Amino acid sequence: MMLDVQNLETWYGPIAAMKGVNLSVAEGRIVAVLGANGAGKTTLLNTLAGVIDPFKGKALFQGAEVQGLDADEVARRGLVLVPEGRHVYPFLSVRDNLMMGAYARKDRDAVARDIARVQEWFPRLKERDSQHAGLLSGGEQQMVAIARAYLSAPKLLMLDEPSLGLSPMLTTEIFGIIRRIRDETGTAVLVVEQNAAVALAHGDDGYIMELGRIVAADSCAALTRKEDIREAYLGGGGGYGLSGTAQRWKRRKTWR
Ligand SMILES: Nc1ncnc2c1ncn2[C@@H]1O[C@H](COP(=O)(O)OP(=O)(O)OP(=O)(O)O)[C@@H](O)[C@H]1O
Repeated sequence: MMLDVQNLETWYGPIAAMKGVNLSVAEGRIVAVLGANGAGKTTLLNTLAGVIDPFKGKALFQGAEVQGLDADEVARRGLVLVPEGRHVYPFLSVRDNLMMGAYARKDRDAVARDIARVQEWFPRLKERDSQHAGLLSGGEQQMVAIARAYLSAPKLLMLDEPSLGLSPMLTTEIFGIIRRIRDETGTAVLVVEQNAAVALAHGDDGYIMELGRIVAADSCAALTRKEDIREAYLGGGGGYGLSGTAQRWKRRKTWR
């Protein structure tokens, strides 16, 4: 297993935001974690990325424990987070934003190759290469954030709500590119999403998180077939558009 999370638990003061989480990501897989607002998805990624220290439990990345390490060290080992909300350096050009991702790398030839790669995945970023990133649209800024993370040479890319605030078309485009990154480079992906339809459609394996706990785990295809999951997260008929939030009142504690 590339990432093996065992009984991970994170508290904010007196509040346990994540309890007894077990989860794994195999080489080259796209793993989706779904759940409504406040389920603990961001807490999970921030804990894995070294932004928050867990109270207990383990996170083994390529066989070594990474829980509690500094965020810099975790990223250096190849576990790289694209945080929620698109964080670009608004007054730097698109190119300089990308180069910020690669600042710690010594393999300059490979960096040049990776710049060419991300420009192929995101042609819009190539067109806007010399523009200030702050002038880009929300979707384009999300692309910069993902591309910058790729420039730091991740082995496992963690994405927090890439669809946030994006149109359905752009969301589909971004997920298509996430798959392409995986297909062409073998990078594994752990993606947290409220948009269950798109995440289940593009992911390989899926977890459902509620109130800080994992309540279901299966292949995305199998999760999509489960009637109660379709009802709560996919708007009944497996349709598109209804988020987990919209269906939250239907939330249940256990899943068949
Ligand atoms: N810094 C904090 N201090 C105290 N409580 C927090 C803090 N951050 C998050 N929480 C609480 O922890 C729980 C999990 O939050 P988290 O942000 O991980 O959920 P989420 O699933 O990512 O939700 P969203 O989709 O809204 O981002 C929530 O009850 C939230 O209110």
